[in-house]
Amino acid sequence: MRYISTRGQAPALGFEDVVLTGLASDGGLYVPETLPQFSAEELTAMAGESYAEIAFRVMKPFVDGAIDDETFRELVRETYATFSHDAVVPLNQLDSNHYLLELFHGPTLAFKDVALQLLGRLLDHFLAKRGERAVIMGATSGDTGSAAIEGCRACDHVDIFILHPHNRVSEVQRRQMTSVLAPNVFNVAIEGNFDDAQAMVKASFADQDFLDGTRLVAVNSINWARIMAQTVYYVAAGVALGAPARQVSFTVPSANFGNIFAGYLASRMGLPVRQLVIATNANDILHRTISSNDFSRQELKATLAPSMDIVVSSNFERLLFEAYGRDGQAIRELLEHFSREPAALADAPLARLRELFSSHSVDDETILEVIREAHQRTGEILDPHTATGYRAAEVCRTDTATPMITLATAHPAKFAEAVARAGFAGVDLPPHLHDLLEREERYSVLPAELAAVQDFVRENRRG
Ligand SMILES: Cc1ncc(COP(=O)(O)O)c(C=O)c1O
Ligand SMILES: N[C@@H](CCOP(=O)(O)O)C(=O)O
Repeated sequence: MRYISTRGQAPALGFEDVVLTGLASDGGLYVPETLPQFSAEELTAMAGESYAEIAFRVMKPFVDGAIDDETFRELVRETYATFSHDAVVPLNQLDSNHYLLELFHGPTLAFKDVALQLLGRLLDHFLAKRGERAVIMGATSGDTGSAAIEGCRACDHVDIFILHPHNRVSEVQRRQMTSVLAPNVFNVAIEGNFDDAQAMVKASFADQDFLDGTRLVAVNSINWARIMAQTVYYVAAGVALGAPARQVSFTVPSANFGNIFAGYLASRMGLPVRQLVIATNANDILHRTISSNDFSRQELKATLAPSMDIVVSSNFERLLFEAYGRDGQAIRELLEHFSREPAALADAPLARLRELFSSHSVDDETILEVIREAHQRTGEILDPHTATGYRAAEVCRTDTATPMITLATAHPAKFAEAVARAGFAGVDLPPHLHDLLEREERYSVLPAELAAVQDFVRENRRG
């Protein structure tokens, strides 16, 4: 399996190299040159298998021998043994045909653990084999950061630098990152927003001279391995509800678009998906693009679903690449236009996207209303991100005969302030985090300036 860039100008890479990198050298994102196809028999055979076994089977074609089967199977088994639920990502039936896919049973209580527990192990495996060290730089609006730190804190071969927007993540999110005092973990609170942090990480990939030759690796969903691992739970949930004999639909709280793009890939690999619903908070660029072809930036708004406070959505580029028939030049031109002024998609690609995708945007007031309403109807307390999905699923669903699976992307205790505003104070953190609010914290506050961040990384990295 080779991986090619969405901008068509960077060299193709194999799996090991694609995991050990970030952006492609032409500024694009890596995608597989061809997608594996799962036959109806293969999908049917996955139903009833453990999550780890489904994960092994779905990811094996992407790994393509870069790790021998026995070792990879063991890495995957270890990865999902860190989850607190036996089913890893249990399906919770809300009503006759609407399900929540609970993705928050990993160590840091958000869907990011599914991929980042694996990525940490893959990085250690490949770096140990090469006898190399690496620097990781990641940007977070709150959840990727803690999941990446948790996934890499024990990695012998990496130093990890996570940039979060100062005072714009929840207290639990911040403490989950800043209370990890391992010598290879560095938290930086940026005086800016997530987009500023992500732009600095991307700029660092574009010009790595500041690291004097040390390898720079991404943990954000620009790293292909993140998408690969997220594809698994779409397949697992689909086959559990009767695919491939029947279709399934998914609604995904979305921002950087890595999660729902993984669902799109699952559909391209043979899972019969009827609808993919994009749920956004008030930062609604994805919704505006799909619903009214308005691909333009607006000022970032701070919302009750802060992990989705993102304007420039990295992985949308991967979807555009597919919608434009894998034409790297068209993607370069479109994104160059978008970086300067409001843009629009061409008619044919937009029509292709609308065959599968629909979208809805949910403001803060509605998030609170949905948390209350869902609790009354189902007994569940949703986190504010999942609440956007719950409402979007109801609004966008085209038929009730197809099971609708809404992705529950975080545990409500991570967003205690928002959940309390909806009337549910005191949602408990799980036992392993019971003393989180008393733990010592360590982080540095820096201006949103590339040179300041790069100096910090250069001065603190250990190898
Ligand atoms: C809890 C939560 N829900 C939803 C999202 C959106 O996911 P994505 O960025 O993959 O679209 C994020 C982070 O991005 C998140 O942390
Ligand atoms: N919501 C994310 C933002 C980064 O997204 P990623 O999937 O590209 O890592 C976060 O919690 O940090």
